[in-house]
Amino acid sequence: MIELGVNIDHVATLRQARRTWEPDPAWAAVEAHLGGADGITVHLREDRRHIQDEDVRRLRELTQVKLNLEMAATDEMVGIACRLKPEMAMLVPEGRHEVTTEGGLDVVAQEARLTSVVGRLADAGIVTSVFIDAEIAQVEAAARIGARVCEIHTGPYAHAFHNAGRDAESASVLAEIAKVREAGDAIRGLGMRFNAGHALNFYNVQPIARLAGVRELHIGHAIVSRAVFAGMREAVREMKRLMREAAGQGC
Ligand SMILES: CC(=O)[C@@H](O)[C@H](O)COP(=O)(O)O
Ligand SMILES: NCC(=O)COP(=O)(O)O
Repeated sequence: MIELGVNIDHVATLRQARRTWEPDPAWAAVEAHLGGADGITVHLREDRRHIQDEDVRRLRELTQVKLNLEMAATDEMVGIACRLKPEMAMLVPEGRHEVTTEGGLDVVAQEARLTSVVGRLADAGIVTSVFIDAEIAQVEAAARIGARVCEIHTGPYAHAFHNAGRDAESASVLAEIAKVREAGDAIRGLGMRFNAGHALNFYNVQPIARLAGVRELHIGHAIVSRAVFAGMREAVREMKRLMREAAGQGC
């Protein structure tokens, strides 16, 4: 069954705009769960621009679904993960000036260091995922460092979809889908879990949800945006309906 991890960073973005206490990401997590989320994702950025340490601590206490902690592969973040023990830690690249994550982690370029990070997380009982571009060399390096999960960066696909006027059959979109599919096949062939995410929304999610063997999609900005008008439960419910319809799994 394909699963939905709801990223609630942007609930914290809104709160941090006023440095106040609302809206509460923990409340958003409960609402997302009630709407059918299978997991909650947060990115604790080194600059703490949205999610704060205290949010992750409260989410760890409150959430009844899997917690996926996105983080840079730094000693500070590994220490936080080892204390809080999310079910999964996803290693992502971070740029101080980026608006959101711009590309996948270059696993090939830092295999030795990342092997040690994955080992420390595994010793704490945490499954490591890596957020990578749809490139076979990165998938193979992910397997070598001991990652159990790869999340394929769907940003380039989403970008192509948007630029093609949401034409899922256009050549540029089909080319991006083929890259994600090939990376997914390689991930599964190497015995890892195939996840995908970034910039997926209510219009572009179905071709990705339809891919063979994709286990989990992580979606944030589009769901939080829809939730502003429709409510979190309804936004999650609708996203999950679209995913399951595409995956041929019903609701
Ligand atoms: C790794 C990824 O694709 C996104 O989850 C992103 O890291 C979310 O972080 P921001 O909400 O800060 O963009
Ligand atoms: N890892 C991707 C994620 O958690 C959500 O990204 P987005 O939907 O906010 O772009």
